[in-house]
Amino acid sequence: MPLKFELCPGRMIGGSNPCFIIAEIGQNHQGDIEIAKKMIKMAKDCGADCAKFQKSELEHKFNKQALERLYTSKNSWGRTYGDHKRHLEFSHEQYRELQKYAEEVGIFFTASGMDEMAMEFLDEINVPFFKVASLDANNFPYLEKCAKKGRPMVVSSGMQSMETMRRVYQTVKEHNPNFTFLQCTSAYPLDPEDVNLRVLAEYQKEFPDIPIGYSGHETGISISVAAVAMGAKVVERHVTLDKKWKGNDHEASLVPSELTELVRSIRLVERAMGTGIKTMLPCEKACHDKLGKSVVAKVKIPRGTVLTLDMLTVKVAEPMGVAAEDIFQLVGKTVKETMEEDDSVLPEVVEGYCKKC
Ligand SMILES: CC(=O)N[C@H](C=O)[C@@H](O)[C@H](O)[C@H](O)COP(=O)(O)O
Ligand SMILES: C=C(OP(=O)(O)O)C(=O)O
Repeated sequence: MPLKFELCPGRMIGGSNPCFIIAEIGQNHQGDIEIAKKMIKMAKDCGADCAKFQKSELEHKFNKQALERLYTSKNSWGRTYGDHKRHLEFSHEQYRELQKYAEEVGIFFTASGMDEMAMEFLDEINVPFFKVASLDANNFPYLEKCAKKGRPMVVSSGMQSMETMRRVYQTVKEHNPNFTFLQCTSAYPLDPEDVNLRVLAEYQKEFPDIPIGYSGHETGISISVAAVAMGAKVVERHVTLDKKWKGNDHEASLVPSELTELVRSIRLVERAMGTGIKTMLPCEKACHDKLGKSVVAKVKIPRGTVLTLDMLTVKVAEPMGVAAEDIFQLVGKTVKETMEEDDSVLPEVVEGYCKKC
């Protein structure tokens, strides 16, 4: 079954399609719609495929006590966690405005629905795909409802186990073939030792019929680029306009110059991935002509001699003789012409030498 699918209208992911790069604006907009728009434009200018937000209906995402607890962190926008989150939450109307703006700018727009009601709203405004945030990856009623909507899904897997992800796979697959799993570790910023890129390979083994991707919370771009070399077909990274701004995610976010470099590096690595077929390529001919080694006479070899290995050696030779890898095939064959020491051993002077035998 398909290892690729259409994630957004006209944009396939998986297989040999370019990695889909999601600029996660999340809540780095500081609750300011003008900053949010600047960030959408920035994502587009830097070459990302998609600008993503986080939509919550707070009373559905959190219980009362969670909203009422004091939030005294330096990242807090309010006295309680609820006040903090309300400050950062855009209204439905604002979401529509942002969606329209993204369309004008020419970048795909979506959000993670952080609870069922938010997901229903995103369905209503017709986002191209659902992002399931890590915190909902073990929320099976949510996953089932989400999958039944029929939109493609990008499911992140921070804080989860392989056992849970197997269940997620079964649950989603039953209703929806078009989904991808992102390897993710939910720590901000994430230490390299906790990234666990090898999970990408494990996911691909466990779930061979879906594309695999990576959602990173580390600093810098190298690890995300490495994820692409390991087969990530979707990469998501938080973005910011200033890493010093107030908020939990800025430090692990990319500024515009880093996002630009991430996109450039991913595209470069994609070009470098190749077919996996090992053969001498046309671009290597010049090097081979100049420095490829071939068989040379180690001593003078009179005409009619039956070759032994100690008569032969391997050098960069002019003209190029029998290919170095064929030296053992010459043993036991008779030479038709006398060769001086250091002469190239040419195929035509060896009786019965043939390249393919
Ligand atoms: C797990 C998860 O949802 N993580 C999200 C995505 O990566 C984050 O953006 C959180 O919303 C953010 O770190 C929360 O910060 P605070 O608690 O200060 O609002
Ligand atoms: C939390 C989110 O993402 P991730 O789990 O990939 O970090 C999100 O998309 O809101």
